[in-house]
Amino acid sequence: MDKNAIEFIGEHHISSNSQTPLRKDAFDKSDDEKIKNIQQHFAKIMEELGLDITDDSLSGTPYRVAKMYVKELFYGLNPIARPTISTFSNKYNYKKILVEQDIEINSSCEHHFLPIVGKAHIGYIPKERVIGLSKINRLVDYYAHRPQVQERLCTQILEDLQNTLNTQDVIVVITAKHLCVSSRGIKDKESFTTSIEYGGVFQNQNERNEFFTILKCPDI
Ligand SMILES: Nc1nc2c(ncn2[C@@H]2O[C@H](COP(=O)(O)OP(=O)(O)OP(=O)(O)O)[C@@H](O)[C@H]2O)c(=O)[nH]1
Ligand SMILES: [Zn+2]
Repeated sequence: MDKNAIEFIGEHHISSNSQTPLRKDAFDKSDDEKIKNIQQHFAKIMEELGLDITDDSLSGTPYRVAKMYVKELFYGLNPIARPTISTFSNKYNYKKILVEQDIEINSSCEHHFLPIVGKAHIGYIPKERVIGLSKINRLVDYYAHRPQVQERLCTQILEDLQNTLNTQDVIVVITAKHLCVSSRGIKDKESFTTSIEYGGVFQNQNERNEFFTILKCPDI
């Protein structure tokens, strides 16, 4: 087993309570093996649905879906894919809130394997290190590309940033639409879901309000 994978199973960036439930043998197979196996399973699902997978439009679908799962939608299950987060010394002594907002969320609901689409807004107050801005977006993208529930996605992003930046003073808000709510089941196209996690100074209403004012969402 890959050494990064061992680290991931007890992932030090996030607490054990917040980790995505994984099998012990999650990383025993290569991506190519996973794609080959998922391709076979997905062909069976299509056949079970009554589709003729020898049709030239359908014949490539099992492979396409398998590759999409392993390399795209769920790439964030692979510990090697966690972005390298560059941080820099806070030499300018910036000690106020920094907000990265409207970060795109493209995730998948772990209950139905349907899309979760929305935005993440993140604020933090630097201590001795500041983070390269794009790395916040990359970290969100990484945790989003797993089968998820919105609450756990929020917590995973929060805890990783807290550990990486060595401060509890981080706040994460996610607003998202779940296609499992809008396109099937209850088929409610209007509702959306907001989750919020924070630590440190953001436990104070004043600091949270400053963050919400910057987001121009003072009513949250
Ligand atoms: N808390 C939480 N629930 C979610 C999330 N994504 C989907 N769900 C819910 O997970 C639940 C699964 O409930 P079940 O009753 O087992 O599944 P279901 O019969 O397909 O439910 P319906 O969607 O009501 O038809 C549904 O209520 C979903 O709306 C999420 O990110 N967080
Ligand atoms: Zn769902």
